[in-house]
Amino acid sequence: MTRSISVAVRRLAHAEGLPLPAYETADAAGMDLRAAVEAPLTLPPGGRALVPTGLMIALPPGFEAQVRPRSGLAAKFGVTVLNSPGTIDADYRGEVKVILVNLGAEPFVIARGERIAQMVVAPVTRAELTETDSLDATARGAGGFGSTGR
Ligand SMILES: O=c1ccn([C@H]2C[C@H](O)[C@@H](COP(=O)(O)OP(=O)(O)OP(=O)(O)O)O2)c(=O)[nH]1
Ligand SMILES: [Mg+2]
Repeated sequence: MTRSISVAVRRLAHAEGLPLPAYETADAAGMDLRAAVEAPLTLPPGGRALVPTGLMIALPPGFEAQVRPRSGLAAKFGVTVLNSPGTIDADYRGEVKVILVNLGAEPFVIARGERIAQMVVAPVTRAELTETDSLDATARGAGGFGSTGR
């Protein structure tokens, strides 16, 4: 059973006329975010842009939102979220923006209202750090970065 929480959303003038983010299928984890650009925006190969969504949200404390790439844009065009997953903090009240990068070979044109990324709301666990001189031993130990083979 999927949990549901209520999240207040405020629309800025440049998002007028655009659909709100929505889950595209019955059990989708992410709601697609749309580009609130006034005019088409071209990302040259290797280029990046801070793309506005025209939306501000108020997540309840104890939750975050992750801005993740859409796999179709990544697979077909090499367009992805540069800081993936972007983190929207529960106390952030600014505009949600998407840092898109074009890792493909062709220019990528972002149209107004195009679905450019997806936002996943997730619970947050905060850690209380306890400083110590020794950590418990494990089979892995300090092995990492390919220590188990390719
Ligand atoms: O993809 C993103 C990532 C972040 N943000 C907003 C919401 C987030 O709460 C705030 C700060 O993000 P983050 O902590 O990742 O950035 P920072 O560089 O550490 O900035 P700050 O010093 O403001 O925390 O920016 C976005 O709109 N989109
Ligand atoms: Mg920060």
